[in-house]
Amino acid sequence: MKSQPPGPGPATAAEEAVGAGTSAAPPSPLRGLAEPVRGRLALAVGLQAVAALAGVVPFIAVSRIAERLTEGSAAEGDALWPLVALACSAGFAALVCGTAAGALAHLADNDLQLTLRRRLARHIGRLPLGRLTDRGTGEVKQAVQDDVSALHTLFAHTLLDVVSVLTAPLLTLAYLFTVDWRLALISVAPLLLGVLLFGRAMAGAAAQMAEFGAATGRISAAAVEFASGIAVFKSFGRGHRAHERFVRATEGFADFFSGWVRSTLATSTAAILVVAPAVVLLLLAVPGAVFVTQGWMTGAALVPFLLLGPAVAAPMGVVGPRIQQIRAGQAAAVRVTALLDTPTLPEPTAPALPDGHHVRLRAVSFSYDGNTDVLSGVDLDLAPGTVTALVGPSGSGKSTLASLLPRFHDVTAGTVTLGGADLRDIPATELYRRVGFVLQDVRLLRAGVADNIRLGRPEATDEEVERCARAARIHDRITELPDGYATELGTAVTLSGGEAQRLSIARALLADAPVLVLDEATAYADPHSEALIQDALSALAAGRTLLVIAHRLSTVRSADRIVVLEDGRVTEQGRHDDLLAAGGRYTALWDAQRNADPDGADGVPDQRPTRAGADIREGSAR
Ligand SMILES: Nc1ncnc2c1ncn2[C@@H]1O[C@H](COP(=O)(O)OP(=O)(O)OP(=O)(O)O)[C@@H](O)[C@H]1O
Repeated sequence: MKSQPPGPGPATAAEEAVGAGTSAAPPSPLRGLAEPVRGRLALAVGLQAVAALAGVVPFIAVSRIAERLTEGSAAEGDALWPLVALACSAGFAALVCGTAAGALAHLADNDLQLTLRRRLARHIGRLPLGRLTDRGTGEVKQAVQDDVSALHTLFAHTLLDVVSVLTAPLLTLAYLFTVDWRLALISVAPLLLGVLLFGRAMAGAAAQMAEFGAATGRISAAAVEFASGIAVFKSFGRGHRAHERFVRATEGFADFFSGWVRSTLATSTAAILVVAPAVVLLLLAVPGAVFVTQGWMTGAALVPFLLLGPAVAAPMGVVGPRIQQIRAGQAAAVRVTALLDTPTLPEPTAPALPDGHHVRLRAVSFSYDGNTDVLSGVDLDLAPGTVTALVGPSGSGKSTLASLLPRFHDVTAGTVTLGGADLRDIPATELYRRVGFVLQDVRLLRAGVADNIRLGRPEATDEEVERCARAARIHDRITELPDGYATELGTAVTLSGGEAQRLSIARALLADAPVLVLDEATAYADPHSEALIQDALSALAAGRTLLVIAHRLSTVRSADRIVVLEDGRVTEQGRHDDLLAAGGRYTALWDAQRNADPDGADGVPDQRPTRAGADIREGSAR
């Protein structure tokens, strides 16, 4: 979840601030998510605390034995056996309790993961489609996989580790105080010094973190640009240009990070050094030797300090990675909770079924952010069996308007009705049986060709699947695949963009929704592919109510109605010839496209050797 350049070992202050700064999330989402397994986790924590304390007892027993052996007589040797027994039983208890705590935490975490993943899957399934298409699959994958794994690390491992590193030193210290309070105080010194130095190394981490975030952001942006632009740059013989910005961004990051590491190097190295076992031993051995030689304590009393002293400061050595894991867990909990809190598509309280397939938009406004309207006061009628084309400049709201029909989003004001029923009152399954969509960005499942086509109607027969594939002009290509209709997609076989589009058209044909939203593809690989797709679309359009997002005006010239959108408002609507005669915005758009592509905007069907450019309406009439 963070990127770090390889750095010198003691660069921990910077590294740990990175982990600590990944999120300043409050812990409450974490508690909320853990609620169902809280009891078991608490029991695991208790057992782990017992295990940690019991784990110290053998060391105490050994130091007591050492004391007695160095001080005692042979008769006292017999008194050693109870200590040996105590050491063995405490060690055994530590083992049993530790194992039980680990098993309990893992079982609780396993249930938590299952519950969380089920909740996420159920919730994501009920989210508005627009929420999923806007944010893409990355967010879902992160929540379901990465974030749930981060929570596993936290609940099944870190939690128990933290209990151990906090409880064991407490008992150790308490025991050392009973042996000699002066040397016990000295044994605390490395810990205090470590905390002080670590705190100094972390000073200013917030500002550095902000720069760290900005620098990694610049690398990510440059990496995306690099990946998507490399082919273009290379094709113009300027391959080196593509990575210039990326290299600059990574160099900038390396400079910043090494500067940060350099500025904290001395203090973070010192922090690590003062808590290192060898250093702690030295720090205790020297004053201890003085105490013994001065007769302030016995040599035997020094033994527990040499055995147990390094354990007092030990937590400092592992505090950084644990803080990182806790922060990562908190950040994951915040993301998972946010996803679970995203409002789902409200199911109607009083469901209504459409009577017919007339689509009406009345005074429709829509805003993505709740502030700026992307659509304002749109009135539109899609009569059954007609083709309506949405045209307009980029960003005018065409896709947004079209996305309201399959309820990717709900309107912010106004109504969209289908057969007289408000879309919000139609149960989702009923709506999707009536409103289909074919988008430019075709998503095929990692499944057989036939299963991909059957998606909208799983019970369809093989004959029906083949009939739709033929109509969508993809049957011939399917028969060429190694296993025909049974061929698994996405493994050995990948379809071209045009083929995938025709497959998605076959899918829509089989689903047979009477109302269809179609995002016309902006580019086809070649005239042959374009002609096939246009034929497939024509088959799809026949007899349906069609709303087409038209990127090329030539393809929708004979639509029943062309609607011109500008800044989210309908500024013109009518048939092609009428709109041209009116000499308004449509004429300007038409002229602009004709000038930009003289072959593509006017008379396309007649001028190409294939049916490339034949418009949907002509096709539907055939
Ligand atoms: N998911 C979204 N979140 C926020 N704003 C969005 C989102 N999708 C689109 N917009 C904004 O809404 C406005 C209309 O976008 P839309 O994609 O509907 O226009 P368009 O006419 O289809 O454009 P194009 O022809 O380029 O596809 C634009 O300003 C766009 O930036």
